[in-house]
Amino acid sequence: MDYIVSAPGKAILHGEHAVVHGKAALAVSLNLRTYLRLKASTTGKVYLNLPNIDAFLCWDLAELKQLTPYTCGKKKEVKHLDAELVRRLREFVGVTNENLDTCNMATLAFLYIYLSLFGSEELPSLTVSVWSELPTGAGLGSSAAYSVCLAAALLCASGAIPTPLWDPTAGWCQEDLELINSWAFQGEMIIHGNPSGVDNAVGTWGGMLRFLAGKIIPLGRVPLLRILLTNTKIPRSTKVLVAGVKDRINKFPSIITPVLDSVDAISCTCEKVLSEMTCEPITGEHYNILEELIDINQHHLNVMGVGHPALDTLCRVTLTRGLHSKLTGAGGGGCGITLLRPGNDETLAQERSFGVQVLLCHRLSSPIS
Ligand SMILES: Nc1ncnc2c1ncn2[C@@H]1O[C@H](COP(=O)(O)OP(=O)(O)OP(=O)(O)O)[C@@H](O)[C@H]1O
Ligand SMILES: C[C@@](O)(CCO)CC(=O)[O-]
Ligand SMILES: [Mg+2]
Repeated sequence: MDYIVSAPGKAILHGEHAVVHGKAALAVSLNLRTYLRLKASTTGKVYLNLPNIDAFLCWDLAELKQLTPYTCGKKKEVKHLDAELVRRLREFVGVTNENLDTCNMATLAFLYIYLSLFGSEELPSLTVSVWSELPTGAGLGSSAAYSVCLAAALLCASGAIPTPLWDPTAGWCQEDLELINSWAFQGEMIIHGNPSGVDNAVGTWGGMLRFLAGKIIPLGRVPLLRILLTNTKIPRSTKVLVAGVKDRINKFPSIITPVLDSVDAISCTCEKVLSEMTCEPITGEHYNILEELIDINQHHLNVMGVGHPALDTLCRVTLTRGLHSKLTGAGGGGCGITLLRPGNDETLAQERSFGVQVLLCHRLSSPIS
């Protein structure tokens, strides 16, 4: 057994944070991917190599076996975390509530899925290596792409879904993808605390989609949009930011709830404009509306408390060129998106004050493979 799986990152156009509270989000997959190689061995050990975060871990099967009595080797779709297994793993890895260490979170997610899927059987010796083109913790769904790869590779290893090598052209059926998505959601719950599921849905299915209250609606027809991605390189944690928004809602429910409703309306209006752009000639007015929606949403995200001075700078600098930007993903730093108009000079993207990469939304990257 030796195979590679990969999953794309994502950019959220509208709806981050509001989607955690049951509102709509629009998200698109990126042509930046995370890759996982899984190799079976006979070493009596499990190796986890995570070069992006400089973590190289190894456990004896005997010590991992001691963590399993409460697990039952479920290979079906799952909705909730096994609290007892999480407690044991946190103790084993040495994680406290305040400890949001990158390596600990990645380790917990791996061990949780591995032990849940193999807990009732002989634990297999494996070497799992994960590497990514995505920046870690920058709003582009690195945790979801990581979780989707773990879920797909370990479900294959457990025999719950077919191994891609058996028929590389076939891909997985809808039922297999739903299983992968549900286990990736478990990984996200460990890394994020309270994820909506939008990021792992994009990592699993790819393309552009609307996500609403756990429902995934693929958007088949979308216009060509050029989006500039800028990484502020300000580190932040999605878990902390999501918890901060919840605190603010609890503190000022009558003030923040209408903001979430407004973000929901922004996602719906944006989807309507995008759909109009596919069936009528694209005009400057379409772009005017998309830009205004970006500005309004960025203000809302600041009101939710997930802005950052570096993101303000991005908005200000791009506006001097007549371009409109907002944060993407959890905010608090990380990446911003800037909508480019068809006439914008390509060299804009090369300027130091601007971003790192131009992406074409309609060149949708493929799903988990
Ligand atoms: N390539 C990777 N190798 C190991 N761990 C990773 C990798 N990519 C992501 N992770 C895990 O995901 C965590 C980052 O997740 P986080 O949700 O905070 O950011 P993100 O997913 O990049 O952004 P967002 O959730 O806003 O889209 C890291 O701390 C690490 O635990
Ligand atoms: C901030 C958030 O809305 C998006 C993170 O990419 C969190 C989530 O939906 O799980
Ligand atoms: Mg994440």
